[in-house]
Amino acid sequence: MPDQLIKICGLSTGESIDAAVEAGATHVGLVHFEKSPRHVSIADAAKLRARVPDHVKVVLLTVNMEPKPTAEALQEIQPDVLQLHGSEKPEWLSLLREKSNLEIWKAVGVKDRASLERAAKFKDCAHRLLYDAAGGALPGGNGLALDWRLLLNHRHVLPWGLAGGLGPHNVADAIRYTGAPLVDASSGLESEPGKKDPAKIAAFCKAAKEARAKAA
Ligand SMILES: O=C(O)c1ccccc1N[C@@H]1O[C@H](COP(=O)(O)O)[C@@H](O)[C@H]1O
Repeated sequence: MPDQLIKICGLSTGESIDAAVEAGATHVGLVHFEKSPRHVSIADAAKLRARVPDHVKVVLLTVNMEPKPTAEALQEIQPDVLQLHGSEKPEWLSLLREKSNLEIWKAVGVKDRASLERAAKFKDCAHRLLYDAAGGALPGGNGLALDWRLLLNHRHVLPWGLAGGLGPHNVADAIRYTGAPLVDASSGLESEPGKKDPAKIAAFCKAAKEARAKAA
């Protein structure tokens, strides 16, 4: 069984990057979206990126960003993965995929079986689908969990990940229940919006790795 993939998202300080790396995260996420309490500027994201060791992948999260600023952000930050967390269209993903070596992840808000099925439209243009809860004040990072029952017996058309409302308290259940190969958490690992808690990051990674080991 492959190792559990763990993404810690919304990191905005060197200390929180170090905490995620130390805890065994496989992916660290940088949010470039001004409405988010986790927003980092392109210059700061590039500095944080430089701190991440090679064995950990850097995910840049954007929301409906226009092509020109996207190109500038990618050039400056050089992420490994681009996570599109808005209403981006398959055509845009295809273009990004054609023009770059990036791994492209598409976040999809899931509220019912139909919304899950509709994600199949990204089959040929995304490398991974990230299921998040639909709704909330922001396009993501709301701490809302989707109904995990929707994922049972779902035929996944792509590699996938589970996001939305995950934290140290429920990540083991999430892995046991859904078999998610990748888990992604942000607001559940904070002491206040935008401020990551290193102890919560460590507890989340430990619980996720132990759950995967038990499932093996
Ligand atoms: O974190 C944010 O502020 C954010 C803003 C806009 C789009 C997505 C955002 N975060 C991502 O949403 C999911 C779920 O987050 P949470 O664990 O429920 O807080 C995750 O991928 C975040 O990185």
